[in-house]
Amino acid sequence: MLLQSTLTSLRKLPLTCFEADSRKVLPGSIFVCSQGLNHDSHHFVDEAVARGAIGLIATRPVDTRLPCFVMPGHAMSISLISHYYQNPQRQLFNIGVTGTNGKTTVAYSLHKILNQTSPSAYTGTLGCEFDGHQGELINTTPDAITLLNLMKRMVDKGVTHHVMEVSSHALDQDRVSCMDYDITIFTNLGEDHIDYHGSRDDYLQAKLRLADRLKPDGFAIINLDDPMAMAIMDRCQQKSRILTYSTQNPEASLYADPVSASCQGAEFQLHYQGSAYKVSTPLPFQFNVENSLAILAPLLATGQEPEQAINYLKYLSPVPGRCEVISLGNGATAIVDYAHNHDALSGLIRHVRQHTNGHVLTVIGVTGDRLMDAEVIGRCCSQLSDHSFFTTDNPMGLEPDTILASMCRQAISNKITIEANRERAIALALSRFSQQKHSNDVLLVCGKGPETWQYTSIDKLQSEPYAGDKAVIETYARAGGLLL
Ligand SMILES: CC(=O)N[C@H]1[C@@H](OP(=O)(O)OP(=O)(O)OC[C@H]2O[C@@H](n3ccc(=O)[nH]c3=O)[C@H](O)[C@@H]2O)O[C@H](CO)[C@@H](O)[C@@H]1O[C@H](C)C(=O)N[C@@H](C)C(=O)N[C@H](CCC(=O)O)C(=O)O
Ligand SMILES: Nc1ncnc2c1ncn2[C@@H]1O[C@H](COP(=O)(O)OP(=O)(O)OP(=O)(O)O)[C@@H](O)[C@H]1O
Repeated sequence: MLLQSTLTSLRKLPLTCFEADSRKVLPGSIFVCSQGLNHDSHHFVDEAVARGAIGLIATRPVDTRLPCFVMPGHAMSISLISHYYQNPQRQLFNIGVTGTNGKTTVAYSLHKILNQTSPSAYTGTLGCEFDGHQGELINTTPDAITLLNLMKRMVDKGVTHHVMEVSSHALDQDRVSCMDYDITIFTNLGEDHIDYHGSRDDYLQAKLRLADRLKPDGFAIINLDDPMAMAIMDRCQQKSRILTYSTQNPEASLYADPVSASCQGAEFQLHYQGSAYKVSTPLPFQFNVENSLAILAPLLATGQEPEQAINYLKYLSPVPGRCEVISLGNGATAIVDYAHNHDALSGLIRHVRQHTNGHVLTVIGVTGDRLMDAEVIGRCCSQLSDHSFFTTDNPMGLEPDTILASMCRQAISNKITIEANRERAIALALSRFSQQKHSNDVLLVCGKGPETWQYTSIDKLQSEPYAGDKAVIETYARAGGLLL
């Protein structure tokens, strides 16, 4: 009743969209108030009104001259908005990808493949992409209201498929409560975000919530090599169809063996439904074989011919800032990568080591919201690399020196150089290459991927521009005669 009568009233307003953040309200928006972890946005109504809001949705009466629709809880507000937009999520084929590492690689690649035959959208760490347009997002997984606004636009633009990354924070904060997924993909569970979730088990519990959002006839795609595989299968069992993938277990629905992987890409034999297929992909290193299986699985599950799916993988374009390889003139290589947690960094450095007899240099910073991880990351990089350059990566309100001091605490002191300015840190690392002939050396520039900003505040609304790791590498490599 309440929902219906509010919908009728809302439809009489000339509203343009719904907005959860008073600082982003545009004229014509309806401002949706809620209680967050730090703020109660019912207190930000004045700002929303000043910015041109034409109405409010709140969970308690708010003193204003604008129409205010009071809902019994935030979940009901989300449901109202979903109904207003005629449930855009139900008009899309939704694929949700979760896991500690690999979400962006899998989700973005899948989007690029699907987009070749059906209009597809991507939301995740790289922002939002559909209908030839790209937009930035504050979060990997947007809040429910932003998500509904985006999906409404997708549907209006004729998009049929939507591949999205689903973070553990989003699952914990009910950002995807409006979603029902046709396919869910679980890549892996590593050591991450314990600062937020409190324990590894709570982190796992958050990830498992994605299984609850899978449609009864949906497909759950699960990495059988990951210790969380059984827990996910248990959570899915009652209702869904399960496809597993593995590089170790021939019992998996998709099994890759043997595998050869390097900086240039990977090749493997895919075993699927009793047949074997030769697969090659430009995605480098062993962990991208796992990602390749996670990309192939939904294609096969939805009836794509194996030969066609494999062909898509072969011609995949690089994922921005994920293992992007830049060949330098003296035989050395620079790699721009997004690895920023212990598992991804140690995995990446070890994989690079397997494929070079040269030196491995690493440029790395730790973001202000991960200060707890700084010591471990500093130690790991200094132990595994020949030399590391500790620098700045999104200080988010902390003094870069505070973060750098933490990074140094357990690092091997004669194997690190500290340079807070990221551009100078990269230039310093590259200067080692240009001083002498260092064939086969590899420079890893980690943690920022394609980002062209440094967040200076925790709310991510304040940032300083940054040229971007790839551009900085190219500029200094060119100046040092390492690139034409
Ligand atoms: C710790 C955390 O997850 N915080 C998220 C959370 O913020 P919060 O609950 O503290 O929000 P709040 O400050 O209390 O504000 C409550 C409400 O008031 C609004 N507000 C707030 C201030 C104001 O001036 N005006 C205003 O209207 C806010 O928009 C919000 O709707 O809810 C917000 C809205 O959904 C998120 O944007 C915010 O993400 C912050 C920016 C963030 O950095 N989160 C990270 C930890 C995160 O979520 N990361 C994952 C990816 C992790 C990974 O895999 O690497 C992600 O999905 O992005
Ligand atoms: N399957 C994987 N297993 C381990 N490491 C991986 C895997 N896939 C990618 N990585 C490493 O982790 C980095 C981040 O990858 P990607 O951006 O795809 O993951 P993500 O889950 O989206 O990360 P984030 O949540 O931090 O954005 C890569 O740049 C690579 O070094």
